[in-house]
Amino acid sequence: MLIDNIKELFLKIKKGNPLVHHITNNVTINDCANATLAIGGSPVMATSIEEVADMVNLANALVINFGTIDDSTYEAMLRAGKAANKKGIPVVFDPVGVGATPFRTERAIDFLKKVDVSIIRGNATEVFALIGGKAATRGVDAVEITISKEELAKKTAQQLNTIAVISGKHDVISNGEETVKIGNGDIWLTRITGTGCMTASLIASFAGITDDLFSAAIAGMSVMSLAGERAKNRLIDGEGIGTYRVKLIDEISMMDSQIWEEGVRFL
Ligand SMILES: Nc1ncnc2c1ncn2[C@@H]1O[C@H](COP(=O)(O)OP(=O)(O)O)[C@@H](O)[C@H]1O
Ligand SMILES: Cc1ncsc1CCOP(=O)(O)O
Ligand SMILES: [Mg+2]
Repeated sequence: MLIDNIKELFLKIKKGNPLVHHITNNVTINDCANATLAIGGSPVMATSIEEVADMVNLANALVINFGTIDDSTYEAMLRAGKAANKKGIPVVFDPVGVGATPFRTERAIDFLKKVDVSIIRGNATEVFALIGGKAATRGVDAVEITISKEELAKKTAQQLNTIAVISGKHDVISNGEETVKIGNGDIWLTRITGTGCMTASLIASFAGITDDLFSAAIAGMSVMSLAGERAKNRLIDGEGIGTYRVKLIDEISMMDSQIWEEGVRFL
């Protein structure tokens, strides 16, 4: 059932070409736009407080990414998030670097109080910080935390009334009742910047064409990890992380329901 629901999304996204509005960081913004196009979505990056509500009203999903947040982008994020809630489109939140500084952590908790977030995608440290966990964070990268990713995903989904997607060696997705663990991925996915951010874009692209947000979250997360595995297998001697990044987006653009079904591994 779940596999069939996800397989359907690959066709729906190509037909639907969802408009995915991003308010995101200036490090991986271009990769996120290209990952959205690669999976079949249509990206628009708009951050000005004067226009975000109007842009949300044209969109099928909204991505909020805390990567290089400052107070003016935060005000725009709040306005966009409330407009998305009013319109009834999914909000996908990537709490980049939350836990690293009080500035980010306080605004993430404030954001979650004011905006109904459909899906949260982060690494374990970031999500742990969202529910009040304390871990010695390293900027935007994950470090070890004191509970399992499965427990964390379920607890986050229940506590924040959302779908929690926690990336790592094995990605975990929970809606608070069901929890799914993905076996795919490659350590090279952590050697380039933006694979987490791009995952949020993939999730939002799928969420923009279905009400089944749990399937959309699993689809977006597993596409990134499977594409990361396939890109690594295509590297030849002398090719490094620069080529890997290109091959990763190639693999996302070639992903279809058959490649996904044959390659995805649920644990
Ligand atoms: N130790 C690991 N081994 C293999 N794949 C990993 C590992 N850690 C993360 N990944 C993969 O890297 C991608 C980005 O995840 P992650 O690094 O956790 O997010 P972020 O970039 O937001 O910190 C995901 O597809 C995830 O599956
Ligand atoms: C390095 C960095 N600094 C602020 S945003 C950003 C990119 C983070 O991307 P990801 O979380 O996908 O690794
Ligand atoms: Mg990240």
